[in-house]
Amino acid sequence: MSKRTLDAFFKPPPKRTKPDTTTTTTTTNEENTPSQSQSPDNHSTYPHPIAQLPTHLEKALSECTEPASHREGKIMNNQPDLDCVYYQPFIPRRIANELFRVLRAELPFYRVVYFAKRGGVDVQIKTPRFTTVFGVDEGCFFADADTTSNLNINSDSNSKYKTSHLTLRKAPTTTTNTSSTVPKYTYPPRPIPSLLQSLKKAVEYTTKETYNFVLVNYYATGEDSIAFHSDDERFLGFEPAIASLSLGGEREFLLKHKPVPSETAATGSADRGGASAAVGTTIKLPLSSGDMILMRGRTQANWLHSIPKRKGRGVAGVGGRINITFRRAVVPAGTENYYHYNVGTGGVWGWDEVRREMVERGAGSENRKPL
Ligand SMILES: O=C(O)CCC(=O)C(=O)O
Ligand SMILES: [Fe+2]
Repeated sequence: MSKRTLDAFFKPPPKRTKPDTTTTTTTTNEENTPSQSQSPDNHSTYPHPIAQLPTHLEKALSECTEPASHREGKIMNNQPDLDCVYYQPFIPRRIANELFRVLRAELPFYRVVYFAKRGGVDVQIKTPRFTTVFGVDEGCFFADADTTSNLNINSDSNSKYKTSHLTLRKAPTTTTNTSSTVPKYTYPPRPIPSLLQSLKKAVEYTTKETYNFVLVNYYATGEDSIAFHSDDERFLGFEPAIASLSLGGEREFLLKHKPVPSETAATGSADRGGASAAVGTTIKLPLSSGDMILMRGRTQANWLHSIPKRKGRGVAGVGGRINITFRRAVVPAGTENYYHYNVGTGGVWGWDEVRREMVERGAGSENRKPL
């Protein structure tokens, strides 16, 4: 797999004579049998082709959308403003570990550096983990370039169409703005590759939500982390639901209530007074491969979460941890934000199976053109 991936960086992709509109999810091939439906996705916004999911993983994930294998998560709402569902696991561990290895080998990752104002001064921030993102806000959708004229569907949730032929279209709008022009995005949005489509469907089925963004973090070692933050971004709308899946090595996930303004706490208001009691409580969840946590309702507005650095053994033994969050952005500001902070303008990184580490493989945005 690594050879194909490395070659794919430097060679043009194989030419396909005819658009292939066969489904990639309902195949009856033997496990890992190479087939036409397993040719990689090669969209112009990808820095390199992204392989399809091996057939047996595709099958395992599609089984997650069958009522018989429906999983009930544990509801966590025993603290003020907390509303989470913890699926332990959501995907069977063996499948989750295989998925981890495939995603680590196939996805393009970035080590984003950006500037932020701290105390009125521009400070350079180096994101302490690898990131990548796919998707577009609900103002647009990706449609098959050859067959869209009479289609009006959001192909984001329909993996029937090969991603390589997808073009960005303005979503039909119910407002007075009937313009069919796609907004001018600083970073061209990337369609969610087939590799992640059946996973997205499984998560949507279980959480009863729909998502248009897939954000991926790769914590290569125990030094990689994410600081306490909340994802209550305005572009996600009111009380967003965010599903967060863990693959690979176990890492501790911390949740703590945001500080409550002291005067509200002092008046002892029934609502905020309860919240002040939660301040200081830190919830620790040992997230293992295949576990998923759905954060919803008032959680993002009131709680912070983090993956702290892990000292000592770290996660080197299992080659790191992948986290995938599924989100729904409602306006272009969400698209701008997610690509700025998860792709940026730096080089592309990928997993080197021989060296067994991440290596920088190519230039970033300025060369982000079709191969
Ligand atoms: O890695 C995790 O579990 C959390 C990731 C996260 O909070 C985020 O990407 O916003
Ligand atoms: Fe987060």
